[in-house]
Amino acid sequence: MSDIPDLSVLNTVYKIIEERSKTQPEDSYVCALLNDPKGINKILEKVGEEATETIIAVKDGNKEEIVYETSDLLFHLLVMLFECGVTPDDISAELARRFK
Ligand SMILES: N=c1c2ncn([C@@H]3O[C@H](COP(=O)(O)OP(=O)(O)OP(=O)(O)O)[C@@H](O)[C@H]3O)c2ncn1[C@@H]1O[C@H](COP(=O)(O)O)[C@@H](O)[C@H]1O
Repeated sequence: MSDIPDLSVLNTVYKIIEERSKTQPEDSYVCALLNDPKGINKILEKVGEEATETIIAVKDGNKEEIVYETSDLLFHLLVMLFECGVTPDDISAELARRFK
């Protein structure tokens, strides 16, 4: 397998995050995270919370909750990556590099 996996939805959300950081709309949750006085620690807190909620959903065996919480987790990971200057393409390239 040599094709890069399809992460187009993640790319689209990442682009929206990028756009919000430029336009800074007042009601933007992304901007609230990016501008939080705790800086990267606020985003990392959210990643930790969403990871825990995902684990609980898996333990409960509730598929709907697993989908919901994993989506929350992936979204917050994208905000974290944006703050670090890492793109979804960087991640897909790394995952593709690991194909055996
Ligand atoms: N995918 C998401 C997304 N997933 C989850 N969330 C928000 O993440 C938060 C989840 O955290 P919690 O459940 O802990 O809720 P909370 O108590 O309000 O959060 P905190 O106050 O503790 O930070 C909720 O406020 C959700 O609305 C998201 N907010 C935004 N997006 C994407 O980001 C784009 C830009 O959003 P805005 O910046 O709000 O315009 C949107 O178009 C979406 O594509």
